[in-house]
Amino acid sequence: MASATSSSAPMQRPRVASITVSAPLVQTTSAAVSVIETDHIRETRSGEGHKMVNQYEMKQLLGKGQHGEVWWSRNTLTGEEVAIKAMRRKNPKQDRMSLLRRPRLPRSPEHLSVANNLGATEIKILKEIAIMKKLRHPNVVQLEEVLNDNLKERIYMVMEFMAGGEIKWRTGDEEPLLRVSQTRRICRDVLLGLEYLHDQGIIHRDIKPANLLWSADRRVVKIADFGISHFSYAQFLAAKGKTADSAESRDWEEHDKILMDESDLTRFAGTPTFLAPEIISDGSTDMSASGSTTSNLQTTDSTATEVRRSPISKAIDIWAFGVTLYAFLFGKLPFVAESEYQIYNKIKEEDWDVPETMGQDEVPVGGRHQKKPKKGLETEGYLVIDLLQGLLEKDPSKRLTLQDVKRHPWITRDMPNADQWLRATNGIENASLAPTEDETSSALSTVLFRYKFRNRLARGISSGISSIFKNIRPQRSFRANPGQPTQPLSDEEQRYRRIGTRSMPHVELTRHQSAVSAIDKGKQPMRPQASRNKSSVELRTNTKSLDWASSTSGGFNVPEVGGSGPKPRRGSAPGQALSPLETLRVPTQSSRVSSPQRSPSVRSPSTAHVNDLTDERPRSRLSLLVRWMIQKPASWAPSNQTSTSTLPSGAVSPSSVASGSRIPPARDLTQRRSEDAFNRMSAARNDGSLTQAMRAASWGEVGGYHSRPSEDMTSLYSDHGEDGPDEDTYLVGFGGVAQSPVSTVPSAILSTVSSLGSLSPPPVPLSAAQILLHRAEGSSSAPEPPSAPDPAALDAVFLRQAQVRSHATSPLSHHASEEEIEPPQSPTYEDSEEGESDGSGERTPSEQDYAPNTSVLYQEADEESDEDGAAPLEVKTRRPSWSVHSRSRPTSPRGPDIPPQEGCARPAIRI
Ligand SMILES: Nc1ncnc2c1ncn2[C@@H]1O[C@H](COP(=O)(O)OP(=O)(O)OP(=O)(O)O)[C@@H](O)[C@H]1O
Repeated sequence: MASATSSSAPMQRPRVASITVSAPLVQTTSAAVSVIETDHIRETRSGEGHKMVNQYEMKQLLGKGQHGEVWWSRNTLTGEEVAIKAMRRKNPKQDRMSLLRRPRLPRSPEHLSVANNLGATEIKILKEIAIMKKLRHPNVVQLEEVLNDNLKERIYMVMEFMAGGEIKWRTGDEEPLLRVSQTRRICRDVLLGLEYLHDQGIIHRDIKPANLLWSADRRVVKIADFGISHFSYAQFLAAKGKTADSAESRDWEEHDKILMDESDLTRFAGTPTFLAPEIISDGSTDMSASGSTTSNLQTTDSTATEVRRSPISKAIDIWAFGVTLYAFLFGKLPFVAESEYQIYNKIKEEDWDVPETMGQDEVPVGGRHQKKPKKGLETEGYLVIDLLQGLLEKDPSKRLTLQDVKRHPWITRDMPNADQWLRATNGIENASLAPTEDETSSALSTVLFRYKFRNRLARGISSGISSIFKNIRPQRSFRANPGQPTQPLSDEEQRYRRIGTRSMPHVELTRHQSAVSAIDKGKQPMRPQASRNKSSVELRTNTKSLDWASSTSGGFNVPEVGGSGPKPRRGSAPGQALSPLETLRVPTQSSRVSSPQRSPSVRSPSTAHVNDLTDERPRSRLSLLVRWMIQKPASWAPSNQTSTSTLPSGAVSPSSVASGSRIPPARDLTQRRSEDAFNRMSAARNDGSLTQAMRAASWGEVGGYHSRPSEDMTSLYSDHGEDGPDEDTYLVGFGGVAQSPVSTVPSAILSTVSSLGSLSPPPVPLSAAQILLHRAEGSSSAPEPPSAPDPAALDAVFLRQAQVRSHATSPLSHHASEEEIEPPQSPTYEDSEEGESDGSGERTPSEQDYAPNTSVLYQEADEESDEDGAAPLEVKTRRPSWSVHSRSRPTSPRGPDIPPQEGCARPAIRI
């Protein structure tokens, strides 16, 4: 990775407008799929009373799991249906529990793991996002966009919508619902998806029917729910033919601390009936004594030499796949009992049995133990048993591998050309993907970019640099393999390429729609008035038809991107990657008047600002200078401008500062929360994370499955010692891009000052140096901008947004939101939000099934659900308790083709 400081590109003054437009450009011009990241969320209501999150209308609750709610939603800009998973970023109860139950490692900060020091809930979400961002495969549910606004309670994951829903596999009478041939086809899809995951270094850890989703036409099955998945860097490197010592791997590791953190290897995660015996037996032989399935599983002694931990290897997914196959074929589970303890005992010690027939078509099985027939005379029953035997092998080292399974005669049975299938599916997708150095750091940027510096000067500079880098960083997840020739795109590929219209606030909808329709009619679309910069450009870049950029009429200026366009994407076609300077024009008036969007570029300086204002310690001269400059906003802005209306809503109004106003409490709290979290994380660099060798061992690659990584709890993050991060980490830790043009410290300082200046709404074409000089000379006002905006143009809507937004996370501010958001007309998003119900909203269980829900994801005790609210109809609630399920779902987004297995006549174990 090239260091940003080594770049010779001149540093240019960033502007808000230029910064906000750089990322969408990359998405559009990229040949590779991008997971869009949107850091501003606007919550409104649709005409139907549904909650809207930016352009997404959340129409109906699909499922409610431990980690959040999944909503059937519609992208009102494109009409595309999506699934949105809404997750609370904070759950104090869970976080406290997590802290209490973390492994008893030495208590010095150096030995605290990353995951145990950040809020457990947020870590889980970020980790799930980081993992999903890596994935692009026809048999894996695709993450399309992440909406992560620090001022909002929830993080939203926008995923492709699997309209067929989860695979139903049994009737109420515990008879199989799927035919044998259907099951086989499903298995092939799952195998391919699983193989891809493993090649990416990911153990799913929760393979089961409920996490296998049908496409609308039920031709494709995809793996979903990566809430407890685990990423193994060693396995990833092995799959890519790289070594842990390679420079690339070291760089990558620096960025990916949440994924690198392996403390969750110690966790007891998964659905009980699908847990592999090696998970259960490891360190948990006395489960009855504790009455808990988890307490014994993650304890370590203080010397960290006898860590009792579950040997997490990809073999656990194979086992779970075996249980799933069994369930599909026989309509029941192989290991069932009254209590979990008994289930675990059975899994560990008992053999499984089979009914006489399998599948809805009642194909004879021939018994659990059959004589081996002559070659070529194997019955389907025999082959199935043979396969199950290999999958449900209690010794993980003897269990079939995925390659074995793919080649198994039952899997390839009826295939016209099995060899061709094997060849065609042999790691094609895997070879085409390589991780970018910033792929997960962007997912984690809310945490990682605030690296803690002792030196305040460095903090000030880095904050500015951070803001620049964060915003000019190409936001993408994958790049094409440079060496790979460009191929014509398949339909599936096309779908991936087209994924993602960056989220934009719903307020834009009318304007954009009219623009689109104008284009459809061959007219030049109206230039947006008072638009949000990012959104307007996003739409243009994503639709490619809204050619505002090419407008030659006045009012558009050319944004600067700090001298650096997005990092060139490898593999993109020549001429595709237009630089922002070439393509993007942002309405001048808009950028000036209506920039309530809290772009990262604004956030960082404002962060510095907040810190400055709240920090009581002595300050350096530079920080005082910067502070003084901020506190004189009136001279930066046209005198007749209402600065609060033009500021990003999350930012601190210079005028409010000047007039002595305090920072909005919500902003302050949010800021502190994130910074605290990050500081704790950075303090944990020398924590007990595992070495690469140990991670490899966890995959059974070095030293077998039971290699214990307890001995070496050092060094993974110890490179920087007490002296702070090195150069690369400095940059990357701030969300930077390696090639970002930070050539000198002075230029970085200027950049910092300049970006602070950008807090002020009008993008005055004034260099930071000029401003500094001006200030130093004691001038009372900055040079006037060429044209001051008309205060009438200060959009009242955005002023209101800013006000609402400033209070969005404040417990005292609900009235502000309520003014804007009408009360729900029907069961809507808020109705089911966790913790917002008084409990009385729980549906009366008429005509409902009370089902013992063993679909429990036990991920330590910190996995307690935080939902208390009422759930709309047909909400699948997965909790370690009895749950209520409705038989029918009115206006189901799944469509009318849901098979009859929806209703269960009698209590049944839900998976
Ligand atoms: N992409 C999708 N398309 C359609 N439905 C989905 C999608 N993702 C999830 N669902 C539905 O939402 C339900 C809950 O989703 P998911 O399992 O991801 O949530 P969770 O909070 O992680 O639950 P769990 O407790 O199982 O971890 C699923 O069972 C599925 O029916």
